[in-house]
Amino acid sequence: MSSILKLTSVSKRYTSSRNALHNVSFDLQAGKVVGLLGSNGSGKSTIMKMAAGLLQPTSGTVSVTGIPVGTASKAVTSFMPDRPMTESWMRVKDAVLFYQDFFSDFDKVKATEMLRFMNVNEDERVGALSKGMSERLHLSLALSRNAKLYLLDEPIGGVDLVARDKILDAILQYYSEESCLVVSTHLVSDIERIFDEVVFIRNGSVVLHEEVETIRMKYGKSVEEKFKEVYAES
Ligand SMILES: Nc1ncnc2c1ncn2[C@@H]1O[C@H](COP(=O)(O)OP(=O)(O)OP(=O)(O)O)[C@@H](O)[C@H]1O
Repeated sequence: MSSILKLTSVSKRYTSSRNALHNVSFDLQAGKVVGLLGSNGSGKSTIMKMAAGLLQPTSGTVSVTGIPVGTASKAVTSFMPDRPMTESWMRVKDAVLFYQDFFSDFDKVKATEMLRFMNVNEDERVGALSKGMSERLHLSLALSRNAKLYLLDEPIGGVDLVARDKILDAILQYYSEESCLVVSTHLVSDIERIFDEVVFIRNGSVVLHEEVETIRMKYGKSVEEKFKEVYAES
């Protein structure tokens, strides 16, 4: 198996005196869909932004496909941030062309297919999309790159319950086994079925990193049950 995202003794301190991350280490492999789970403020977005090269660790190292995060790693990392990088005046089809111009690994055919699957109309204005539809668009754009590392930060917070299943199906269908897909969320029960492994973050530290199958076999629990148990301890 090849390492895709590796954090070694990573700490992050913003301006305040408290560390947002303390000594975080984990190694995520190709072929895995990984849940980065934690309550509000636990440090999930900080990890995602560091992996995407948008934030520097205060100490420790972050590498993607074995290379330190930088220009080369950004070329193989597809990040779906909580704030979109499209403009509200664009139509959906303009947003697709924008991504195609911006990213050399963008697959327009895949994007068109995925938007159709997601019921997103290509003639709609981006600014007129509901929160859930906007998430479907940005997820489709992020997954249509042929990247090694996909980082989806809270991808389905605005999507209604029925649509969630459809979107999770799309993630599984369009995800490639040569890559690693990291999804940060606190909606554990809704998303856990797509995870191969999970990393629990609490107060900036990793408190559990296990295969989902191991959690089921070793503890006899679902990810949500284990999550509630771990977080009840704090
Ligand atoms: N730009 C910033 N400046 C100062 N502190 C920050 C900044 N961004 C995050 N923090 C702090 O770092 C800690 C971790 O925040 P982070 O956004 O990574 O958590 P999160 O797990 O993604 O939370 P949520 O689920 O609410 O999005 C929090 O205490 C937060 O207040």
